[in-house]
Amino acid sequence: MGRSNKPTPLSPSTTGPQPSVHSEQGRVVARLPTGDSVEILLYGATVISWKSNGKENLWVSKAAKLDGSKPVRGGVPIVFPCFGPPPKNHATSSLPQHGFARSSHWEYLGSSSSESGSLARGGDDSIKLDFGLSHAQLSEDAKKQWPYAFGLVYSVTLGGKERTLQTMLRVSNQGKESWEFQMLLHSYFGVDDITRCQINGLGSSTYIDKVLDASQHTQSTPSIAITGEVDRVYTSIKQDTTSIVENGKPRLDIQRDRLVDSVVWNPWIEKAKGMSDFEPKDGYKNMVCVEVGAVDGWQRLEPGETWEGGQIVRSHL
Ligand SMILES: O=P(O)(O)OC[C@H]1O[C@@H](O)[C@H](O)[C@@H](O)[C@@H]1O
Repeated sequence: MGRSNKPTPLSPSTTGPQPSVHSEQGRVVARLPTGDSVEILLYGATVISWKSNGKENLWVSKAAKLDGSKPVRGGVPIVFPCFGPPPKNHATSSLPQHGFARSSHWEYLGSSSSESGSLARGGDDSIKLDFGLSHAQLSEDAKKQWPYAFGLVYSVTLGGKERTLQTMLRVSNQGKESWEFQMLLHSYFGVDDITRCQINGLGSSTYIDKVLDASQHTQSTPSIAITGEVDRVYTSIKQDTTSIVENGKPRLDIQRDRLVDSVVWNPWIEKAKGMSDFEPKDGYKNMVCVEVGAVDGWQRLEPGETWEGGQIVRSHL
């Protein structure tokens, strides 16, 4: 006997063109009726393109490896379960810099789209893509280096009305012992000219300056100009949004969701020269990394516990 309260299948909206999703050759591409799009590589679940209004918001090196042989130099690589070189005498100490998430093959779990109707009628079409990674999917090396039962679900939502990209990471402990992790969404944002940009929203925060022997400082000015190599880890930030402003106009607003740390990174001339996958060599002029995360100390998860954090980025392109 059929259930009388059986849910009816979601019917496609009759208001016009619908968001589309296309998945092939290790990539998933989603497109909204506005033309805005997002492209994710299953390798690392790395967002490698996010277009608003026909223009690219992210920076990807021309020499980036997209064949799974190396983490992608650009886009939004996921840093997990350790940030930077792991400390000695920690459970992550055998892992490579920034952990294994950015160099693992993730599974595409599917998509869901909003039901709020077309943009023309005031709705906000959006499409969410989910990706998963668990211990069983890791390489044999990574399994040995970090032998914990974990589950990651990474949700990438492309929003039409506000021209947003939301990227959220859910971490769960599926094992019988507790473990610790750090995470960071290592976004490389594209700009026309870094010398005309300011980074706002970090005023009064304390940061570790990796360029100055990891010394601690307080951000005394409300805006940061990038005029040389920058590698700073801002912690316990009070403002929830960091903005990239170019030529005095807002370009991107990066809103943290349940995260209070952010790294600001630009390798500038010498460091860019030293990276074989960084091209063109003067590409540092066209990018800045603003990376939201939980990297100050460690997040501990007990068996059965789940943690979530991420960002909503709004493009003004
Ligand atoms: O070259 P990788 O491993 O992708 O790291 C790039 C940069 O990532 C940043 O998050 C770090 O703060 C930098 O110190 C590091 O150089």
